[in-house]
Amino acid sequence: MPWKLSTEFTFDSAHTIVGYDGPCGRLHGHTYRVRLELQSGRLRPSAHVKRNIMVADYRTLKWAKKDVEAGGLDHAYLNDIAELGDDTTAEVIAQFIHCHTLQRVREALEAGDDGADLQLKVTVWETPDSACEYWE
Ligand SMILES: Nc1nc2c(c(=O)[nH]1)N=C([C@H](O)[C@H](O)COP(=O)(O)OP(=O)(O)OP(=O)(O)O)CN2
Ligand SMILES: [Zn+2]
Repeated sequence: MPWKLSTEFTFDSAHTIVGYDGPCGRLHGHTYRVRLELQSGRLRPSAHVKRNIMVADYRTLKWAKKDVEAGGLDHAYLNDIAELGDDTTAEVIAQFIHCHTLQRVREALEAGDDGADLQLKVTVWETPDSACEYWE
């Protein structure tokens, strides 16, 4: 893959790992750090520029840093998000961000472009020293 785009951002959210026999089973919060790495075999246009000069627009990738009321994950109670429910581990959050990021990137593709060359890896740090990577 000739290009690998990466970007990092944080969001602040609360969660509970329901059924966890320990402190993580109680309501608490983290400043989550997210790293997205998107590999691509070609360059594409974006909603903001029509020439083929981007793997994907950083603005498309960074949706999760928005406020939860604007469709992101910032200042959320993560257990309220139906797809996460009671299982708000870094593993499940990374898979969720992977799914929704690829969906948004694919929605931005031009007609006839299936995005088959795109490969995404998501890393979620729940604390500065504990992270989970997810890719397919
Ligand atoms: N595999 C996973 N294990 C744990 C997760 C997880 O998402 N995946 N999450 C937690 C808790 O959410 C907890 O908040 C984080 O735990 P921990 O690393 O212990 O956090 P601390 O920084 O507070 O660690 P200390 O060493 O106690 O300071 C637990 N496990
Ligand atoms: Zn936690």
